[in-house]
Amino acid sequence: MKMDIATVNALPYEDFVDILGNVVEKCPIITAAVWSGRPFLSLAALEAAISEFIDALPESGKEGILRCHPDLAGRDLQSGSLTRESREEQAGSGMGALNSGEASRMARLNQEYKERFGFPFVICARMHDKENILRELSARCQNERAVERARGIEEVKKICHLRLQSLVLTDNML
Ligand SMILES: NC(=O)N[C@H]1NC(=O)NC1=O
Repeated sequence: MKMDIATVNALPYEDFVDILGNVVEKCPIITAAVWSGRPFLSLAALEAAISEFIDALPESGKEGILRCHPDLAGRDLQSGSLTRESREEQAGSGMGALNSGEASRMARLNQEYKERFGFPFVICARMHDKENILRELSARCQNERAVERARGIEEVKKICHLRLQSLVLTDNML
């Protein structure tokens, strides 16, 4: 059941982090930090607080967020150790159903990307299908590091937007 923003605002930090701690993949510290900004007037205000926290990090912190993301169709998917959110997102975009050619292309390009940039390729899987993801991965391997750091963070925010929407009603209050 989705909560309204008043319910979110009333949560003690333990529950706030339990429920919303993975809106940025494996980065509950972000959720825990923005709890201080309650009460949020709307879901959009909560999302903005998360976004501002991320933007205020040094570049190393932004890269750290990217490094907390599992590869698409990578070893965590193979071993069944993805977070629930990531598993659903990857399944929805066909990452669990690649043919052998697509799987080896994905593995090779993910590796190339990581070697070039030192962080993984991140894209909002819910907004793409597998052909699209492979095309983007291949194209983005050609970018500069700073461009990719910023692109990856944009994608983190899109993923966060959709995860928040699945947990919190969008109505305003107060
Ligand atoms: N690497 C990467 O993009 N991972 C992710 N993307 C997404 O939508 N969910 C993820 O876990």
